[in-house]
Amino acid sequence: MIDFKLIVQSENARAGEFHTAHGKITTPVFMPVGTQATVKALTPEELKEVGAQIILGNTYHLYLRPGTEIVGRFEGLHRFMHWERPILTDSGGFQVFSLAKLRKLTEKGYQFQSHIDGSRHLFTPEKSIEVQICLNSDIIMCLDQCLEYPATHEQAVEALELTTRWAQRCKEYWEAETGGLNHLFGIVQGGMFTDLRQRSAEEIMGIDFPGYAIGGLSVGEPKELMMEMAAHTLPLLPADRPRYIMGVGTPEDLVELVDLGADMFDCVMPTRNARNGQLFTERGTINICNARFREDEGPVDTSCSCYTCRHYSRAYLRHLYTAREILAYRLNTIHNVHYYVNLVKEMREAILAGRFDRFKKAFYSKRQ
Ligand SMILES: CN(C)CCSCc1cc(N)cc2c(=O)[nH]c(N)nc12
Ligand SMILES: [Zn+2]
Repeated sequence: MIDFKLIVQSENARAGEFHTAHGKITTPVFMPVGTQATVKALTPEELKEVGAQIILGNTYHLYLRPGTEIVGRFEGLHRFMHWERPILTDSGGFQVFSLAKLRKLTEKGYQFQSHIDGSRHLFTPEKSIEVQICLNSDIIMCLDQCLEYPATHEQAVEALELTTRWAQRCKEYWEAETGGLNHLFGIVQGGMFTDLRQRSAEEIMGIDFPGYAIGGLSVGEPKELMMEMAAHTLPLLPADRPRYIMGVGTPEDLVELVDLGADMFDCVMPTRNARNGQLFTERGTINICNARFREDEGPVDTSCSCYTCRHYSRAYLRHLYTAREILAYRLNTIHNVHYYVNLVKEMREAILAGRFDRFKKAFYSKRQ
């Protein structure tokens, strides 16, 4: 079972820690996304340098390419990609719907054609867990049905009921196959309906998991709806288990959700926006290609201690980006991932020091 330790709780914001087969995780934690066994543009050494504790991999992508046979040769992702710290893998359902062609959802699982070569596959709850075990990931996710937005109450009921039946199947297969070597997290669905969020949380908790994720958010809904669903669902989850909000969010989202009691986050924004030239700073985001940075000798962010901010000017980063130089993507990504990892580290320190409210006020006061 998981040894999640709540170290302090101020209001709803919490600082905690727990162990995995590849090391300790302190929370709140931000998990950079490494879908195809790489956090795009960074080496594992650079990821460690920016303070990444745990990264995300993706079952759907890795199952299709390079496949479990090859990753299995390396006894899993860690040796394959030279990352010795913890890895969390998503179960693949979300990606089937966002990437695969001709996909069909049945009671058995997801039928789909690979977006790479058109080959046909059936992804069952058991298959998803089997692949995640083969990837040797430290935190694995149940196969769920992530509902698109908007959806009717009836559609949300069907999706949460299927998600619950699949969660039961995932847990039975996981218990039979691993006996708890890694942590299996359940995923709460329920669309944008508080009554269904309550029901899904109760059903998933009734199966009992080492940790719980809130899924079905950041799927195109208005921000206030996302926050309302999170605010309703977070307090329902057990205080002694990690709480993971999937696929979220902006820096402001992370501050609000930590304040509501969330512990774990993953989001493609720091890595994806870096490749689009959008950089995060304590005063908000900047687009490095903007002409106003043409002669700017200062760093991206004067308060940032990352490698990029210690050695390069905005003028140089703008030059690299407009010239589409490969180094632009690397230096931008180092800064953005450092920004996100550092933001949650500062929140943890503020919570431990009993000054999270002051941290939150200062966070907003710096942003125009
Ligand atoms: C690799 N990342 C881009 C994605 C990792 S998290 C993916 C992800 C994102 C969102 N928003 C909702 C859900 C959800 O409801 N269920 C699952 N299984 N995954 C989800
Ligand atoms: Zn920086």
